[in-house]
Amino acid sequence: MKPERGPLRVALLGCGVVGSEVVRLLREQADDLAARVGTPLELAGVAVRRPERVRAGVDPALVTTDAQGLVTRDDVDIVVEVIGGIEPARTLMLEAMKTGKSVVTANKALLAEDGATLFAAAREYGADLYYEAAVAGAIPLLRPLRESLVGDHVHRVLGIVNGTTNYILDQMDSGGAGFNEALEEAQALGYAEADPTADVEGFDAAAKAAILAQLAFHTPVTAADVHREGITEVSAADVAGAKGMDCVVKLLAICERVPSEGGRNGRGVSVRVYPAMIPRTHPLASVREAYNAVFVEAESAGSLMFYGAGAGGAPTASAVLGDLVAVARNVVGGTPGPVEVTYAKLPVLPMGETVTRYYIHLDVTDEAGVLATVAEEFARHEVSIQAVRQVGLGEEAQLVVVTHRAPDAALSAVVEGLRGLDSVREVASVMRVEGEE
Ligand SMILES: NC(=O)C1=CN([C@@H]2O[C@H](COP(=O)(O)OP(=O)(O)OC[C@H]3O[C@@H](n4cnc5c(N)ncnc54)[C@H](OP(=O)(O)O)[C@@H]3O)[C@@H](O)[C@H]2O)C=CC1
Ligand SMILES: N[C@@H](CC=O)C(=O)O
Repeated sequence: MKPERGPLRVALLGCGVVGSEVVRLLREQADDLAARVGTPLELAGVAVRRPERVRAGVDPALVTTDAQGLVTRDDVDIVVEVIGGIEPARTLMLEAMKTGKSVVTANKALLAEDGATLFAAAREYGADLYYEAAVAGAIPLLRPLRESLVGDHVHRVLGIVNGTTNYILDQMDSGGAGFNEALEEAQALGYAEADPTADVEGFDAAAKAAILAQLAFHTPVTAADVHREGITEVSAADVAGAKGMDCVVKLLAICERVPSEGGRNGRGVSVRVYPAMIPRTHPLASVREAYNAVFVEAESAGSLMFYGAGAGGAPTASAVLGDLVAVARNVVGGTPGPVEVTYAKLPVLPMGETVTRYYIHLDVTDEAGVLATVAEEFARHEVSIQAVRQVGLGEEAQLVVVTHRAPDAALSAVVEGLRGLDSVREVASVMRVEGEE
């Protein structure tokens, strides 16, 4: 008979929105977790910045500001990092792995910036590094990509991966709160990052897109490789324009293989984050509030959709606990899980080469020949127009143009050209359009 092992000791780094929910779940589900792991999970310490704060359900004797001391303690088996940011999180995780501990983290910013260093350490020290909570909150998405779909050939991952911006855009669309008010609500609900610029400027979604692309295509992708546009430039007029087209504006993360002639792996990958119009009939259009949804399109599996709570303390803690149990089982079994291998070295293609569609809203002079002048600008850059519509007359004259698919460089050259035309008073709105033509 195997000797019974003692409890597994868990060091928690950070006890904010996510960390406090991890503590609650560890306490409330202690017996079930022990049964699932085969031994109890016990909190060894909780590292924070402000130890004087009262934290519900946390034994004050466990609280410390010495995170470094905590992760290197001999009586710690697993480290859960929910501090966020690059440092000291990176050093702490590396120290933990160096001293034989496995790590669970929700830190997408760090994984997308310097995941390679962390994965190398995990390999070198035989430690687990699990991070399901880093992308799309509660939704099991990384494990399906890493394990269930590892035998398939993924073509595309596309979806809404930032709860805060979806919440704001949803409010703008439904005529509820304005941008700032909706952002404040998202912060109060625990969806936003410590610095919400990461959300509204698309950094958070770009980090998640990098992580998704790396897993889906087995190729190194960092946040710096991702074309990123946030939602701060999305105006009420853009949202109204989308409504006029029976569309809705969503911040999308898109990771796709770009096909090559005959090559199976493709010419490279395109990884991008930007606000785009999608038809209201598209499944992503019905993703409201801080929910996330991601489509994965794979050769044999076809199209899979993952949907659920993408942010917030409890949903994210659920994903952390899932990883914690998985890692704990590996510790009990004495074998670490698989570590990411990025064997394919596919280039990340520049945005200019990516094929997209544009919606362009122009204020124009209402006179004969305007349409022809505008159309000529599209033709000059070999961009084909799918639909054009005039709204308003005289001073109010406007043209709404939707293009067919074309390289992004050509589309943005068209916009530049339009800005220079005498008959175009203003380029009032430009937005990419996703979904079927
Ligand atoms: N909130 C969400 O919905 C989601 C968050 N995440 C990720 O989870 C992580 C944590 O996010 P969240 O809980 O929202 O963040 P919070 O800002 O709410 O919590 C951060 C915690 O880290 C502690 N901390 C900060 N700096 C240090 C330091 N130098 N040493 C020790 N402790 C420190 C803080 O201490 P103190 O309490 O004393 O200030 C706080 O307890 C981030 O990586 C985030 O991106 C992932 C998915 C969803
Ligand atoms: N700030 C993030 C939190 C989850 O990752 C978001 O809003 O999605």
